[in-house]
Amino acid sequence: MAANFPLFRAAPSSTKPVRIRKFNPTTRFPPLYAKRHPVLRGLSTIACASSNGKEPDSVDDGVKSVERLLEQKRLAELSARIASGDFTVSQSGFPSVLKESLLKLGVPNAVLEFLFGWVNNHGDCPRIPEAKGSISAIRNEAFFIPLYELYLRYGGIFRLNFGPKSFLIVSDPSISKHILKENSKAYSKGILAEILEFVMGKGLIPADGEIWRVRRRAIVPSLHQKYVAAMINLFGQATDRLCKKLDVAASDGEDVEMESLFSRLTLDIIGKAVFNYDFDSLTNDTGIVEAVYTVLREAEDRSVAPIPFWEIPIWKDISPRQKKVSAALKLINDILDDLIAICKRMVDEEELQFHEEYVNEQDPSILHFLLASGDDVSSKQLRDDLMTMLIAGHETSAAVLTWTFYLLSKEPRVMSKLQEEVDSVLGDRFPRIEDMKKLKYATRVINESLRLYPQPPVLIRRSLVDDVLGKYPIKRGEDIFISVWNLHRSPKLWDEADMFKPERWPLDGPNPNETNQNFSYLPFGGGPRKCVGDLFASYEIVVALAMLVRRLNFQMALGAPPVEMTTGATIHTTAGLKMTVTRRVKPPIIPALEMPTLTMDAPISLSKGDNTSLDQKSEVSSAHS
Ligand code: HEM
Repeated sequence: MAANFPLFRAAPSSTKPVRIRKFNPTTRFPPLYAKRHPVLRGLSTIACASSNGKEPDSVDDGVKSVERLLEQKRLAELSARIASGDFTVSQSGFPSVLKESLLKLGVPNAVLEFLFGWVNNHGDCPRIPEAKGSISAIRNEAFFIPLYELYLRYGGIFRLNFGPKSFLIVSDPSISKHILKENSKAYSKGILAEILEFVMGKGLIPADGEIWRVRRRAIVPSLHQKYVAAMINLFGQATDRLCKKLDVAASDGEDVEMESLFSRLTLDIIGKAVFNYDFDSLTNDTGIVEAVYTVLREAEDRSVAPIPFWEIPIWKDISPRQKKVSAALKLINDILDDLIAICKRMVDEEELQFHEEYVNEQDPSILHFLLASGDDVSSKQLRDDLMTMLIAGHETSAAVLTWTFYLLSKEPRVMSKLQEEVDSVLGDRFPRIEDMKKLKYATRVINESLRLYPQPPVLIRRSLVDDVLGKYPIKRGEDIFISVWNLHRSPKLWDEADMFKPERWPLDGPNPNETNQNFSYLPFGGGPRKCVGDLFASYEIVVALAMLVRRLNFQMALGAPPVEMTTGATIHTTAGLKMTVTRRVKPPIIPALEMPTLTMDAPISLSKGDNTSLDQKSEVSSAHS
């Protein structure tokens, strides 16, 4: 069913058709997640089959056309389900009963449509379009996919009923702006806060009200310009470690699973950046690294679980999995407590005066800034905030890198242009802060990757008071999903919405964001709860992307499993991103010297047996000879 969606139907020439595949929990993050996945097991997801970096041949074409046919079939099935009212709530209530009775009595339908249309338009409460479904209808795929098809049918706001549960699905820029910005105080994080409580407590992402206000005011200043500039070195060093690892794979001719490597790269970065801890996960699988992934997986699984199994009273105590999660949390919390204590001692001993752009060069972490600023907060709250940033800044950046490399593997033209820019801006040195503005095309590649694969694909809110969304009044307590996926792929908002086209963002234009795109583009959210790490993450990804593509070529590995989507908090692949890496053979760098130009009058023969001749005056720079 998932593959029936039009966003994949009109796939770009370089993108193969999508397929539904069973989620294979044993192949994702192989060393760490070889355990069976109880919730996601059996989920089937959208597949974007890989090209293996080759030009299509006739076998590929055959496979493609079979896949296309299958996809058309699935599309037809889904459209039929929608048309047959599978997702449509039948109108009950007095007006529709009356209408049906009058119809049975022989009153012409046209007359009834006119009369009841008038009544509906003059009632005081327009009703939000409703779709209904059973959990089983979406259990088999990344949940944001069916929401896209329903959006095309029901529009920018509709209600989705699942048995007793009801959600408002918003895919309209102005309603999104109203919820996220104009009336943001009327909305909380709702279900998200409930799901993440076990790991983030009252950290910045789940917190609401006064706690959120106080913590946001404390944390935002820590990510100042000078801190982000200091981080560029850290991004460079961590990426260099990854490059070296990939060099070995390139020499040995071994394929690499890039999704897990990106996850490790961004874990190493965020550990140092937030609390000065070197996970060194690119090299080691230590207990702490495994503990972090255990907790992360649990958070993601809870966010897609149909029932809150973790709330069942004795479950926590007897379920081996829940025991493992508790042990992992304890290990991480103990380490965080130690790091907080060490950092407190450092701050007590240092002479440095605190100021707005304070950075301790030995330890430029956010934790150090917070403690030096005299942030008067309990250790538990501090731990919650650190944990929140660890999670918020880890999988998001890893997912962006994963999908960017996937998209680039489909578009060699974009890759060459990117490599050309990186060569000319960076040469062979490490990136510096001033390069960030010059790597314009790299930034556009990332802007476009974030449009096609927003992380997270939906934003979650709950109304705290009655409100009006568009023309529809809503009650307090409504659970709302703002589908960034739908906004970013809407054919009403974007030309060739499914195409990967970094050129849609002019190089000399402003960096696209929610404000200049009027809330049709929300890569980092919007309003007061916008991501605090947007600049950090953008630079982190630019540095990693630039250093990797400068050094290596990346192609989908031959025989790699198809790249398919599944979701937790971010969009993952189901079976990893398996790629072949090869060392780049760069064109020789030709020094741009001002040299005299030789003018030749006579035609010259280029080489023996070559009958081409320059029969007109030719200009040859002596630097080429
Ligand atoms: C490409 C990487 C990233 C993406 C795509 C991303 C995306 C987002 C989005 C969409 C939100 C808004 C959530 C909502 O409104 O419900 C958000 C919030 C947040 N992000 Fe990021 N993020 C990224 C990296 C980071 C990093 C590196 C950090 C930390 C250094 C971070 C820290 C946070 C925090 C603390 C919040 C909550 C802000 C609040 O509620 O006040 N993020 N992020």
